[in-house]
Amino acid sequence: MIRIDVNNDSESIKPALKDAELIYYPHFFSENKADQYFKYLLNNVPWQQDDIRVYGKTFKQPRLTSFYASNTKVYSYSNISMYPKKFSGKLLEIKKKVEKVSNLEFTSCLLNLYRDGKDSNGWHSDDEPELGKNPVIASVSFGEERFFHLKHKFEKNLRYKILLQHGSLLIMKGKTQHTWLHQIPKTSKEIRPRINLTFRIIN
Ligand SMILES: O=C(O)CCC(=O)C(=O)O
Ligand SMILES: [Fe+2]
Repeated sequence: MIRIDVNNDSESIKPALKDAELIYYPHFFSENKADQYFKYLLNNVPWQQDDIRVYGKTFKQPRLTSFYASNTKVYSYSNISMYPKKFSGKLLEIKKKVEKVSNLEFTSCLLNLYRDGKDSNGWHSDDEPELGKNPVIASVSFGEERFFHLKHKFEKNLRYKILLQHGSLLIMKGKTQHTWLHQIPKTSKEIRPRINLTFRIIN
């Protein structure tokens, strides 16, 4: 008998990476739910494009973002301070499902909208002081698939990449943010938009 599971939310892959702990759930949301969430978030989130300062020069951030939280804690990175909006509706629904599988309560969510292949997210770690030691980051993807690259901070030959699929969840924990960098590179392919949600705990 052939059985096709479109919503096997517990199927997971744990890549064996030195000094990192990753768990990838390729079909965390069913195709149908993922389609609904993608459309909803694209049209209802107040997306903004911030300026970032790199080496004294100002650039437009190469993607749109938005920030939500259950507390009032501001999130600061790359000279940007983001003031939270309250979780509600479908975003709260997504948060609850992510919390159930990770056994954690997230306070905050940074949302990214990559409008096309020219939008990107440069090499960084999510290691801001307000995230604390060994932070857990739960990253949900909807829309176009994009490659997520990782490279070790100290052992330059250690690299890894995952194609983050529509409706997937990637959990990063343990020492990952202290020992690895990650990025979403640009692509020259003609592609549709992608939305990514990174749930975090900010106290
Ligand atoms: O878009 C992604 O998958 C990664 C987003 C990310 O690294 C971040 O927002 O810190
Ligand atoms: Fe990140």
